[in-house]
Amino acid sequence: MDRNAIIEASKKHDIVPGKPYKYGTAGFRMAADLLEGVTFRVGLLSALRTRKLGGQAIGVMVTASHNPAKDNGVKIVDPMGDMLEQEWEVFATDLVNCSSHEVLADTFFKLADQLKVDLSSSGKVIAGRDTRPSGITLVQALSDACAATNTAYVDYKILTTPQLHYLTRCVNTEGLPSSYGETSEAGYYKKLNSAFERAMRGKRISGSVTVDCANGVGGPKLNELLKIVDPSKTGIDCKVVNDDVLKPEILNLDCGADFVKTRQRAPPNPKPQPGDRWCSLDGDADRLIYYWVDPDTSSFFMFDGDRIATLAASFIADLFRAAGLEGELRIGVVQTAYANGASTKYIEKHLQLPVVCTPTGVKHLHHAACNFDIGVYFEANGHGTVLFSPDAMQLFAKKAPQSPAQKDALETLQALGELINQTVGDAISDMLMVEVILAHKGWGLKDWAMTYQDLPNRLVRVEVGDKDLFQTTDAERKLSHPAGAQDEIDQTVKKYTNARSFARASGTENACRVYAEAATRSEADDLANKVALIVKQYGGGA
Ligand SMILES: CC(=O)N[C@H]1[C@@H](OP(=O)(O)O)O[C@H](CO)[C@@H](O)[C@@H]1O
Repeated sequence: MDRNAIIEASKKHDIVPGKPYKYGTAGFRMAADLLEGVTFRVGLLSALRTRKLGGQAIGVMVTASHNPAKDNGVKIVDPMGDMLEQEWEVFATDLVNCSSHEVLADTFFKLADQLKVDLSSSGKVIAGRDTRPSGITLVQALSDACAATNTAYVDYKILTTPQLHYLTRCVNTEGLPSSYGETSEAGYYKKLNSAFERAMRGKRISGSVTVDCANGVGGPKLNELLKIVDPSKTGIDCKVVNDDVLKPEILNLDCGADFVKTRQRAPPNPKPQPGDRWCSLDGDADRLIYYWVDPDTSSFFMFDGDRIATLAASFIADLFRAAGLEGELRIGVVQTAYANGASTKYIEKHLQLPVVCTPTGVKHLHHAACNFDIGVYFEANGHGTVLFSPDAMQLFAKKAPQSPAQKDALETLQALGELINQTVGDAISDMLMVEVILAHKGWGLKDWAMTYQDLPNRLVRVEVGDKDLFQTTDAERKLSHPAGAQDEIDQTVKKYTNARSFARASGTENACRVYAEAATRSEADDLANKVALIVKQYGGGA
C-alpha cells in the first residue's frame, strides 16, 4: 500500500481543522463540507477493519437527519450489520483528528501495525447514501479512500439506513447456512414481503394505514416494496404520503417521525382525518411513530418507540405461552432513560418482563438486547427492533408442536424473526410488524392506546458554553460532573409528584438535553425548565 497514494487522495478531500471530532451517538455528524474529509478518513478506517476481520465487508452509510443544511452523518456498519465495535470508534476518532495529510497516512500505517492488520490481504467496503445531493461528494471521498488502499468498493447508491445494514449482513453470509438473504435491494423486498405474508397467517388487516415518509428515502423504497405486495393476501391498504425526494429542502420539513415525536402532533399536510391510522418514518427510514386522532375525543394520540416496544413484547410473550416455550427462552426489553416511566412500569408489572436501561444510541441498546434470547429494544423516538437469537430461531423450527395452536404460534414466531430486521431498527419492517400484531390481536388503535397511560413529559434542548463539562453515570440517568449539578437536580425533582428528570450532553448536537416527567403536564413543563436552568448555570457560560 502506497503512502503517497493516500496523501494525494486525502488532499482531494481536505478537512477543515478545528475542534476535535468524536465518533458520537451515531457516527460522525457535522455540516456536509466538513464531513467530506471525515468520510475519507472513515474509508481508511474501514480499509483497516475489513482486513482485520479477514476480508469481511464493512458498510458505510451517509445519512439524512433532522436539519438538511447542517446535520449530516457518516457511520460504519460492522459485518453482521450491527454498529461499529466501540473499541474501534476510538481509532476512527484518531484518524479523523489527524492534523495533516502526511500525519494521516502515517497514523494509518501505525494503526495497521498496532492492530496487526495485513495490508496485503484483500478487503471490501459497501456504501449507501440518502437522497440529498451532498451524499454524492461524500461517497466519492469514501471511494477514493478505498482506491488508495486497494480495497474493493461497491456503491449501492440511495438506500435506507437499515437496507445498508441488511446488505452488509447478506454480503458476509452469502452461501452460508446463516445466509441472511439475497445481497440486493430486490432481495430485501422479497424477504420482507414473504415473511409478512407468512406472519399474517391468513389474518386480515382492517382499515388503511397512511405512511408519512418525511420526504426522505423511505418514500421511494416503500413504494418499491408495495409493487410486490399483494393486498388480496393480507388486506393491507398502505397509502404513501410525503414521498417527494426531488426537493432536498423539504426533507423532514413539517413531517417525519422526529417532527411528530417532538411536537407531539400530526404533520399539518396532508392532515389525518379522525380515526385514520397513520405513521411517520424519519428521513433515513430507521425510526417509526404511529398516531391517530381519536374520533371520540378529537385528541391526538401518539404511539412512540415505547408503545411499539410494549406491543411487540406483549405479543411475543403471548406467542411464547401459546407455543409452550415459557421458561425455555428469556425475553427482555431494553430502553433508555428517555423511555416514559409508565411504559417501564407496564413492562415490569403487567407483562412481567425484565427491563434493562442503557445509554442513548441504538448501538448500546442493540448490544444489551443480544443478552436475551429475544431482546426487544426501542428508543422512545421510534428507533428499534426485536432481536431473535440463533438458538431461539432454531427452537421455533425444531420444537415438535403438541397441538394446532402450538404449531401456529411457532410458525408465527419464525415468520416474525424473518420479518423484523435483525441488524438494526428499520421503520419499514417495524411498520409491517405493527400491522401484523394489530391484525392478530384484532386491535384498533384505541385498544393499543388503552394499555397504559403515559406520564406527561418534556424534552428540552439547552445550549451551553461547553457541553463536555457534563458527564454521566448510571446509564445517563445521573450527572457525575460538573460537581454539585446532580444534587441540585435531585433537590428540584423532590418537589414534584411522581417525577423524574435527567440531563446529558447530546452525542449528535452541540447542546445538552434535559428530560423531565411528572404527574401532570404543568409539573413536567415546570420541572424541565427548572432543570434546564441548572444545566445552563453549570454549563460554562454561553
Ligand atoms: C433524545 C434523543 O432522541 N436522542 C437521539 C439523538 O441522540 P443525542 O445523543 O441525544 O443527540 O440522536 C441519536 C441518533 O439518531 C438517537 O439515537 C438518539 O435517540
